[in-house]
Amino acid sequence: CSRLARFFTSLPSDTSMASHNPLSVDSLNPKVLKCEYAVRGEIVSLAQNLQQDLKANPGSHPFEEILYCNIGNPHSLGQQPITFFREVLALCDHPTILDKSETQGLFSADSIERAWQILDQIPGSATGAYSHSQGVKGLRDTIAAGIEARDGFPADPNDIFLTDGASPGVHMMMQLLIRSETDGIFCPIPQYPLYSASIALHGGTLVPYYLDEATGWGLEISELKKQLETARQKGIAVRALVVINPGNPTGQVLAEENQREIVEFCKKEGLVLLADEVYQENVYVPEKQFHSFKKVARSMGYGDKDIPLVSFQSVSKGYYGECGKRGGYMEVTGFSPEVREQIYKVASVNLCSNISGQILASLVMSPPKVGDESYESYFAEKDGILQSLARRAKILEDGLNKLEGVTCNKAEGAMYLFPRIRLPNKAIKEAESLKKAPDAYYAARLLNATGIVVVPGSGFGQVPGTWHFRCTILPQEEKIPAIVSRLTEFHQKFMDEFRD
Ligand SMILES: Cc1ncc(COP(=O)(O)O)c(CN[C@@H]2CONC2=O)c1O
Repeated sequence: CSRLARFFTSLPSDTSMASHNPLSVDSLNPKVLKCEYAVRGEIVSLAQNLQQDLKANPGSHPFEEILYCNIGNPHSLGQQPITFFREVLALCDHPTILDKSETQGLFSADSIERAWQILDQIPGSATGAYSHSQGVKGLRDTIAAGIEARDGFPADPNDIFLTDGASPGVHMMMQLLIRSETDGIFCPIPQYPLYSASIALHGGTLVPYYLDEATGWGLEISELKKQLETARQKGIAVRALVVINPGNPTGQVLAEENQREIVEFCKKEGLVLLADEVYQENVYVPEKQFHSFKKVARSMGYGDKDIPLVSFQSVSKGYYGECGKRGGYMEVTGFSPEVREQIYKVASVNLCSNISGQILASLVMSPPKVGDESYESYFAEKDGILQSLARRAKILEDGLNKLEGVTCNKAEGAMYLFPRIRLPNKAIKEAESLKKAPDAYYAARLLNATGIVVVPGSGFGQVPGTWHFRCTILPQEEKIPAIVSRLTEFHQKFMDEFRD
């Protein structure tokens, strides 16, 4: 490889090289150049450099390790998978194990039974084969039954599209809905930047509706009406409304009454309701419960033909946190057969989602029930994870609220805290002199001082003139106190340096 390296270094490194290589950045699709995704942005790249530096030069920084609090990636931070789910996946992926006598001693009886059930649903019992473009029918039957059990309203397996995580489902819907930049998609601000990125990639316009931090990130219908009017006056055709419940990065769980108002608003204004419900199992406060928008719409008397609604679910969150398995689905209801056909066509271009993700999505929507052999251990794992997440959220929230100039709404759900930081003018001016957003400057200083990686609020959108950052609640529980103390010490010094 040294000869190869010499070859590349010997090449002319000036414009003559460019003449042989037409692909310069500014010749790329401008929609790609416009797209941003802060969850894995500049701060994370800096963190990765520091991590390499620490490895090469131990002791070179005032911390021993990088603590990635930028991404909702539970298993990368030590969370264990759910045993029953993994047993079933293992057996489905290597069915010959099922024929061995020793298997009975290694796997629970109900995971063996579930694996046989699933393999019988997969054509040829082959997890290595393409499936139907919406996903294995039998798995969609199971998911539909799980949705019905959750909501108390019917679900049709043919409305379900299994996807490689929720992200591809969101991209698919943006691809279908956005015709040009005069097409707008209503998004909450702050929002999870998959939405702003996908809208940019598909050449549409993000129409903001600001969540109200003062009321715990409440969603006011008056704000929706105002923003819709403003967009329409600019000639924007608003096509859909995105709602993320529980919220990312804001962590609020919508009140059912608020959800009814949103359904009513979409019905009245003819908007497709895109309900991102990937955190539906992540609710930490007793006073809130998750209600799917499907359930809310049906309970208002809106049937299948009354309101176009797409509900997204994922195996990446909840208590399962199986981000890398890339599983999830979108439940597509309320579209005409002709439109439904177009959605299927787009899904069929990718042939199908991965089968392990499909199996896992069916398990998430139909976990062990009371009386099943695995139920006790399954429930203990699930409850242990969710209780710990709730404790971590509270400890971090309390720690953040003790910091000078910081206020932080509680994480009612999801996996994040999104504190507001009131930065001194001197710090804001320093950031501007470095051509950085003030919260990005703060996040970079925090990283360099403590090794803690957070995402600047500017990566999610925020009321102009306010600054935030997003921190996950995912580091293992025993590490949370150290994170709070490191953060506190840094913040104190930062404020001492810049206090007006
Ligand atoms: C609200 C929301 N929707 C969809 C997704 C996409 O998930 P999958 O494609 O994995 O199903 C995420 C992932 N959460 C990102 C990833 O980690 N941190 C985040 O904010 C999310 O937070």
